[in-house]
Amino acid sequence: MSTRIGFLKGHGTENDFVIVPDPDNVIDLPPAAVAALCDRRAGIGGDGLLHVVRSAAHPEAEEMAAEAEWFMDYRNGDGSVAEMCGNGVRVFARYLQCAGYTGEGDLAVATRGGVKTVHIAKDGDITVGMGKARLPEGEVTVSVGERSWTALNVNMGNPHAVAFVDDLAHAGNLHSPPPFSPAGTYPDGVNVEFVVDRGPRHVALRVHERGAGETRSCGTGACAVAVAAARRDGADPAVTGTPATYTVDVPGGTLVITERPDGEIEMTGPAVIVATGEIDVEWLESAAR
Ligand SMILES: N[C@@H](CCC[C@H](N)C(=O)O)C(=O)O
Repeated sequence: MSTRIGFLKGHGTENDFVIVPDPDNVIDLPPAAVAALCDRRAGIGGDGLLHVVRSAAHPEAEEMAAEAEWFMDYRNGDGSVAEMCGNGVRVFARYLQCAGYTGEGDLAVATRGGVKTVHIAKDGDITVGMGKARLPEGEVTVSVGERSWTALNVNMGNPHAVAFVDDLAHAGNLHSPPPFSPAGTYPDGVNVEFVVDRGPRHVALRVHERGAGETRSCGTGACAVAVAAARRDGADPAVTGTPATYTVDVPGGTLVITERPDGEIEMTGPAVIVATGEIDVEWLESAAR
């Protein structure tokens, strides 16, 4: 009988994750193992992986341990590391609730993008304090086929480029990352959101995620889009003194984003655990070779 590692599968607006609980940080998860687990045909399948570790047990999080007991060690589906995942942190909290580590109410979660406060509501939705957006300067142009658009840089802990388009179909098949000019603008990669208007303070997006390809949702991306839309609409809360709330439709559901005059952003949406199972360690070791 080979050794087994417990896992769960979950999603937030269909941005889906393999969840690997590992409180003491004893499971070795090199990039190739993460990519094998996230493989949709030969593995479990997921846009990313949530490695659930006690902050005190992880060298990247031990400094946050006094504030947040748990660290979301987030990996993209290709095995790369990312600073933050907005849908992932809600699913991470849902796992902690299902496992009995936390109940309804507030919870602090350590991430590479800092400590985030998560609120698990009675009605089932989960709200995350996403912190403030940064808007790095510089004009960039993103192209798909013969069309091109100016994109706004928005950093939500991780990098995003937001382009407003007339039709989401103009984003094409998004099988590969769309090119930017100037070339080499994002040496570490970028998440790209294509956005259309659906109504007052209501937009819809498609996204190409760094390290995952086109996904059904991106939480940090939805926040970046709400920030970009508020600037475009003359509704920047720092200028108007009034919070701006945007409904952001993603292919896998809907997220609600509010930015306050102090710049703090909150995102609310669902988080669901759909399955539990066991990973065969022998398979994982050979798949990761
Ligand atoms: N899906 C996530 C973002 C995950 C990280 C991203 N692909 C990156 O590399 O920055 C979200 O919900 O925010």
